[in-house]
Amino acid sequence: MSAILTTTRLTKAFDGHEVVSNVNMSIQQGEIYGFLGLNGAGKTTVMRMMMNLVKPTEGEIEIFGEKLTDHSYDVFKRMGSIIEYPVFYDKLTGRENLELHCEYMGYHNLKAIDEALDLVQLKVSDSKPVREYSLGMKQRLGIARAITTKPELLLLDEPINGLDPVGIKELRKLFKLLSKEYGMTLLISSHILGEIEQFADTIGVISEGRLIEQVTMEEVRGRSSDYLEIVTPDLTKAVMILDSKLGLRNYKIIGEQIVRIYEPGVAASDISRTLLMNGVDIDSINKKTSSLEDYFLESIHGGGVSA
Ligand SMILES: Nc1ncnc2c1ncn2[C@@H]1O[C@H](COP(=O)(O)OP(=O)(O)OP(=O)(O)O)[C@@H](O)[C@H]1O
Repeated sequence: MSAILTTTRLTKAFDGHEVVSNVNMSIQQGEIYGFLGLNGAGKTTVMRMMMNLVKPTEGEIEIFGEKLTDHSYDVFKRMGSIIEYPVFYDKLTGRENLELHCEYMGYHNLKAIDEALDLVQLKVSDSKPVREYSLGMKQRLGIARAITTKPELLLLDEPINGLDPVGIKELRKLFKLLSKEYGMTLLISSHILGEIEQFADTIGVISEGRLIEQVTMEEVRGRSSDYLEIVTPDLTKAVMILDSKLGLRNYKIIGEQIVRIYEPGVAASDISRTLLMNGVDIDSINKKTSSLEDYFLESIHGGGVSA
């Protein structure tokens, strides 16, 4: 695989305040890149810079091997996007909206419009104006518009926002289809970790304008590990006992009542017995596997903070 999009030290400041700082991203051809960050982390600003809607204060963006400039028309022709909510002529039908878009793009291929509508499961012959569409239908029409011109790279900013579970499931299927069957590269932003992990090949985590992680899902899965989680009102004493009586060193304290033990081969029964014998109350002790959520929270908070 080779990189289709890279950013180098990408930075954006508004009124002297940096909202994107030194971002180095690398998106590989054919993958689904999940761009994860809390609200206000800087996702939209990065994606707007990639579409040349906002100028970087510093740094560079390279797409399809070309440095992005105001004159990168050929690059933009090969891209599709929905940045924030898609806007339509709401008195026109979905198909009429797509026809206008293609005309504007100089892309004369009516068959491609029908194909795109079909792909997102909107009826080609629907005479309903867009103003009567549900949010999910509008979102799908936005994607149809973004893919009619058969882009190689598709940027979707929070496409699952506000959708119901059925709508989310359909979009998830569509993302995979576009990537696996049509060979498109997708950059999809979201603040919902549980969603991103279901379709992304690589995840980039942005926090306060900084890309703090870029990792393949394969690596994340490889790093996941089993641990024992003890919830106790006597955390300080529990940790002292684990240390002195059981010689355990590989643990992490989470908040005020939780300690996680990562040592392999240590039995929960031995631990609870030792703690109880030494007068430590235990609310619960459970075997768990670290999830992407733990990983994400650790990336953002530098560890030690529970959700
Ligand atoms: N045009 C602008 N002028 C001033 N500040 C801006 C502008 N655009 C974005 N910001 C600020 O930049 C920060 C990042 O915003 P951005 O929209 O990129 O975040 P986000 O991760 O996409 O969050 P959300 O999902 O809430 O849109 C925010 O603090 C926002 O207020």
